[in-house]
Amino acid sequence: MSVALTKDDEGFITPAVPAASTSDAPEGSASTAAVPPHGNSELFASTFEVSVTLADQQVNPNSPLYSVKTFQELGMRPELLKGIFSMGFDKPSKIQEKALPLLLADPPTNMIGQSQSGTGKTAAFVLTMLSRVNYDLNKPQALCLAPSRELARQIMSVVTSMGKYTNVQTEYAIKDNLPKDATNISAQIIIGTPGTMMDLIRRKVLDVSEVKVFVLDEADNMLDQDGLGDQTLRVKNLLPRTGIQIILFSATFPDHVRNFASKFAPKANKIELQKEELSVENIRQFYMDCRNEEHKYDILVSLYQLLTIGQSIIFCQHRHTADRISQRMTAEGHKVASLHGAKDAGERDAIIDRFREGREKVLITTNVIARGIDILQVNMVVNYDLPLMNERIKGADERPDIETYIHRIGRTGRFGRKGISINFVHDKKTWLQMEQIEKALGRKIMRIETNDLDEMEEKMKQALK
Ligand SMILES: Nc1ncnc2c1ncn2[C@@H]1O[C@H](COP(=O)(O)OP(=O)(O)OP(=O)(O)O)[C@@H](O)[C@H]1O
Repeated sequence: MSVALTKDDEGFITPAVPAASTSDAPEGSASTAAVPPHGNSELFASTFEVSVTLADQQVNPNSPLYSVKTFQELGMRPELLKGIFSMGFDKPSKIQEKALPLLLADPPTNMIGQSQSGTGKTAAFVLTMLSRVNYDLNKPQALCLAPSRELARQIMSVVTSMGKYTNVQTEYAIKDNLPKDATNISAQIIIGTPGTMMDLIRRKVLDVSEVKVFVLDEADNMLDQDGLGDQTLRVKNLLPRTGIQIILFSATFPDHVRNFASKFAPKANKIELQKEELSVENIRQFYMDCRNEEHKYDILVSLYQLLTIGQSIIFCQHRHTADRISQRMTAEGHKVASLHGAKDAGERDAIIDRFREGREKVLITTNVIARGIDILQVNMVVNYDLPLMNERIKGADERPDIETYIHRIGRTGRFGRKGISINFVHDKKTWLQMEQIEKALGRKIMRIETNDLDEMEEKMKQALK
């Protein structure tokens, strides 16, 4: 990808071509390669979206985006093919090429599918749901669970874009979305989070007698006994015992979940990654040595210009850290937003929508959106705090949480684009935690000087080239 960057008066790098205004962005103006279904951000027209990368990557047999087949050969219905092409997808990615024929074969077989972040897993399961439902039957037939409302909403936007030439009807099972007195869902595809899905089924608002596809996105997270595992299992136990194709997808399947996944989706076809394939090459990983907690804040502020070249996501351990940083930066005149689970549903939706549209360029958040969120213009992720096991598992120690790290940095570098991640370390403990991440992933995390803005800028420029 050639990212045109120039220096501004203060020596910071900025995109060479000013981004078009939001309202002016012509439909599909961005990357001809992958027009996201969600909104037309000003940045889609910026120099960051260069389709050459995609074309190059899709002919490189070592890339997870490579495929020998075409969508036509994968046996899709014509109206779905039309939907796929209208989204700018020319060729399937590796996971789509491998998974779709198995997912669409009859009789339906369960699937446990793994592929790196940003390589197109969503399309694989969305196309399966859209292929399997009977549009003449006004009853729920495919359920899809995701770990956050933000991800459920994003998956829905893919369903509506891909299914726009079908008569599909969809409904959410997320908090505060349905009217309280809703009595009967007749939509065919339901997407939501496990607690609300369970509630709707129990209250018989959602009749599951005709359900034939059950999808878990971010499946390792959805099945983890220390996380959403209980609720997900309860939803499954409310479904008919037989005749349901169970589809599990994630970029990570740690060993302790793998066994459970095989029981949850018995006799599944499996597509697995080797440990050394887990993170994608196009995300360049850096770290910065900060003197202490306060210095982390100062460094973040000094990075602001770089963070706003494209868009950035800053991950913190605690909600209150996210709020505090965002309040301080805002008070100092920077434009940032914060998003976490303590905010109410409407507020969360508004914040992520504004970020998607490029109205805010810096989003300060917690693990709530570490997984799945697909915003192509995000070219930088900062781990203000490294992810630790004890945030996810009660009583666990302070080992780094490798899976969450992989998902967090995977918010950049989507579908072959270049991205940068920066870890802040500020003492021996955090340095050792980062070293463990480096070892686990088998990839070098490069140091960037905190006091040399020129070097920082140069390294980042190189990484985004
Ligand atoms: N065949 C394709 N051609 C072009 N773009 C594609 C294709 N398939 C998917 N994309 C785009 O690639 C991006 C990443 O896809 P997706 O969100 O499905 O990744 P993922 O594998 O689910 O990632 P994660 O593990 O982070 O959830 C999306 O913007 C999507 O529109």
